[in-house]
Amino acid sequence: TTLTANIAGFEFDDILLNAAGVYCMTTEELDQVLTAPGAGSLVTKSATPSFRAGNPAPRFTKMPLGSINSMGLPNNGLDYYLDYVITKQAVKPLFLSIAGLTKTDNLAMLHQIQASNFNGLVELNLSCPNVPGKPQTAYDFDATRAILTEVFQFYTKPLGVKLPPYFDIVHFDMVAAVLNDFPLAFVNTINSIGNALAIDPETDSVMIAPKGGFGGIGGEIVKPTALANVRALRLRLNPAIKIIGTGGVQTGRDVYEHILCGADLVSVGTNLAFEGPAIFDRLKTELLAEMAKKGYRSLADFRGNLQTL
Ligand SMILES: O=C(O)c1[nH]c(=O)[nH]c(=O)c1I
Repeated sequence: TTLTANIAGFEFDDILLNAAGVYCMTTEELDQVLTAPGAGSLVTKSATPSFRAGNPAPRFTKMPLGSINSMGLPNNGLDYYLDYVITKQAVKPLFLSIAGLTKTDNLAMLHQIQASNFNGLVELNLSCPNVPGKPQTAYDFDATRAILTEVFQFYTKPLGVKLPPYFDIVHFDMVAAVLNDFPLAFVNTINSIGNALAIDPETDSVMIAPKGGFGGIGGEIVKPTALANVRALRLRLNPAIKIIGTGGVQTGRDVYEHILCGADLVSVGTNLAFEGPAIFDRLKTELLAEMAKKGYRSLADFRGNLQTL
């Protein structure tokens, strides 16, 4: 049984990786994902041009059926992560995530990456929900078209975008109409469901400090939305644009369902934060068992084969 995928000519021997933001702030964390059995790649914490402290703590916490976070884009700066992926890229194909606070910052980072020895894939994060005063770019279809137009005038290495969840069929149509106009290697969907609220029953208080307690949610609670976004985009996007499915993965059956909806790779956030990198081998074992039960020997046997009634 093979668990392979190909994005922009990069062959992945395993299809699981971390979701940006989880287990990827430091080189120590990144090394744990790099060497984890069952993990086929990794993505770095979304980078800004220089170090950011991010929002005040508590800024990530467990809640019933998942997690809530308002990290505020803390990161060690682009150079830190660019050096890491260049050093390690011979091991396996790697993803470098960037999330500039302005179009200028994103373009400057991409010029630097274009000129560097990085030979992997960039994930342009257009969906951070937690920077006060900054909207999620990918909820503005004109802004999304504008930045991709400028990016592809000079950036020639493989690039994809990290998308927020959409909740309206017409919005699936509109974002796909934008993305299909560009030579994207992939989209990663979904990012957390932004600006939710969780209440501590002991204290009648919000659970995280930033933004009056508002934060992005992930984990089991977001799986139906995640599967819908993977499926909707698979049905609408040019087949050359591959899909990384993210959201609500805690079992091999969840991985299987992302693939059934059309995912090529599957990333794990909340439950990786809770369980640690050992989750990758568990998910791989459970996925193989699910495939064996169905008589499938490769992901191509069932990828995108969700049945309708
Ligand atoms: O608060 C964050 O750092 C954060 N948190 C998220 O849930 N998604 C994101 O893309 C980001 I950049």
